[in-house]
Formats: sequence, C-alpha cells, structure tokens
Amino acid sequence: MAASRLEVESVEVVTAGGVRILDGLSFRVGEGQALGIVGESGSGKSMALRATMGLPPHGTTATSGTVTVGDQRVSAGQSTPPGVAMVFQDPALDPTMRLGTYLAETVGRHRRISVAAARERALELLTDMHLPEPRLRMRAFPHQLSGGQRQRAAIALALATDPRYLLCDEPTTALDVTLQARILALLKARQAADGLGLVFVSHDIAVVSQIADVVAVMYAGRIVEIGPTAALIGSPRHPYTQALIAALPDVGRPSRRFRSIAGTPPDPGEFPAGCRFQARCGHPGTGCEQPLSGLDGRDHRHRSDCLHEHLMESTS
Ligand SMILES: Nc1ncnc2c1ncn2[C@@H]1O[C@H](COP(=O)(O)OP(=O)(O)OP(=O)(O)O)[C@@H](O)[C@H]1O
Repeated sequence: MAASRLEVESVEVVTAGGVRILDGLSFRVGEGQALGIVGESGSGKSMALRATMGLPPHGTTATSGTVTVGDQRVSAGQSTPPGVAMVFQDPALDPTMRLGTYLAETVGRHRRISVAAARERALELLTDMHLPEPRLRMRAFPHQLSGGQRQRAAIALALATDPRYLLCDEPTTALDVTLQARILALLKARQAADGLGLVFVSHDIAVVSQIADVVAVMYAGRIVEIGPTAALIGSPRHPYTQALIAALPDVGRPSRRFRSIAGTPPDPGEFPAGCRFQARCGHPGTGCEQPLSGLDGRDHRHRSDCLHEHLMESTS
C-alpha cells in the first residue's frame, strides 16, 4: 500500500472585504516527514495552516481548495480533515478546566481506555513536554501556567488526539533555546517512531531547518522556493531566500549585527503583478513584472520561481 500523505491543493482564502490572501496554495507532507514553511510575518503561513485545518480566522473564508488525507478528501476551510491536529500560535486552552482533566478527556475521546489509563497517558504527554512537576501541573488551570508552559501544554493537547499529521504554527517561539531544542527533538522522535507527519511553520529559517526534511519559503501568500532542507539552505536560489539566510546571525561572531531585509512585504490587495518580491529585490531585471503563479508545494524538488534564477540555470 502506498504511504499515506496529507495533500493540500489550490487553497484560496479571501477576506470579507474581498482581499485575496492566498490565491492557490498547494503543499503536501508524507507520513513520517516534516515540511517546514518559512516566511516573514504576514506571508500567509498561519492562514495556510488554518485553512488546512478547516478553521480560517474570523473575517476570512476559504473559497476553494481541497485537503486530502489518505483516501479522504474535504473542502479546505470547511471542515477538519481526519487525523490532523494543530498547535496554534496563541494556544487558547479552556480556562475553566484543569489541565489534566482537559488532556485526559481528549485522550479518552480518541482511545478506548479507562479513565485512569487516560490520566496516565495525559501525565505521560506532559512529562514528554518537559513540563516541570507534571503531576502537579495536571491540577493546574491554564492561567497558572507560564506562556511557555501553555505552549507546551497545547502541543501535548494536540498529540493527545493521536494525530497522523500535526500542523505546528510557531510552536516553540515562546520557548528558550534549550527548551526549543528539546521540543523539536520530541517532535522528531514522534516522526520517527509513530510516522507522524509534521507541517512546521516559523519565521525563523534556522529553527525550521533543524526539523524539516523539506522547506517551503513563502512570500506574500505564495511559495517562492521549495526543496530538500540541505539543498535549499546550502544553495538558496530565490533572492528572498538568499536574504533570509544572509540575515541569520553568525554563530561565533557576536560583533556582527543581525541584518534585516530592507523594506516590508506588500499587503494583500496591493500585490504587484508579477514577482511579489520585486520592490525589495536587490537584482530586479527584465520580465519581473510578468505574471507568476507561485510554486506547487506538492513537488518537493528544489525549485524557485525567480525568473532570473531560471534564466541563469538555463544559460549556465
Ligand atoms: N482575520 C483576518 N482578516 C483579514 N485579514 C487577515 C486576517 N488574519 C490574517 N489576515 C491577513 O492575512 C495575511 C496573512 O496572515 P498570516 O497570519 O497567515 O501570516 P503569517 O505568515 O502567519 O504571519 P505571523 O507570523 O505574523 O502570524 C496578512 O496580510 C494578514 O494581515
């Protein structure tokens, strides 16, 4: 039997005011694989995950697209696909429930086990997440947890549903570097042991590259470069990806300043015709205004949609 995959095809999301935020985004992730999606704030990363999950934010609608898991297909943005869980950027936990109860009830809905066994599983999940004194934390209400603890509790809650695919929206952003590394290691272990498929979103290409097998770079609602992690990081082809990598602080060279990318991305509704990066690109050239449609993220081969990158390739 062919390995299962989560496939998202041609998702469009528009606001109530008719502004198109995503205009045909596609990507896929296989069982046991990790797809990283990287891009600046506002590039549409959260929107891509929320539409996949069937939960576009208030004021937006997914107008087309499909999400397929194995042989089951749903309309994007309309319902939650089977076997998919999500860790949200700002996790909202039920303020009225003790964490242990919340977790154990979630476990109980997905596994036919006794209440005691569900509580044991809940404790195991919190322990896995390196929550200090997990037995004590089982009795805590969400407001009694720190931001980082809440974020880890949210990951535990998502894993409590025994998902086959986990969508993670900046799940380690509130954590310090050590804890971040531990959580990434834990997610990787799930990937290897249970075949969990991960879609991991972050603005930080360094974090994404630690966990992802394949990285997709988003800019202004589109995928502008995609490829196996080592290839993409080692030889980025799109000027935007090159700028993201150049902006990384150099480890061991503390005197060197963090360099940000000059300018800001265009807002949805003000996207230029053609390449959406052209106003910030250091080497715009002829043809950059020609229509582009973004890359199909279901194809994981290393590609960029920079016209000049293609020209350089074909003439070299
Ligand atoms: N509820 C909403 N109504 C209208 N527009 C929205 C809504 N939520 C997000 N947007 C717009 O959609 C675009 C994509 O936002 P999204 O949150 O997906 O970006 P992101 O890449 O995840 O950024 P961040 O890391 O800051 O969350 C942005 O221009 C944003 O302003």
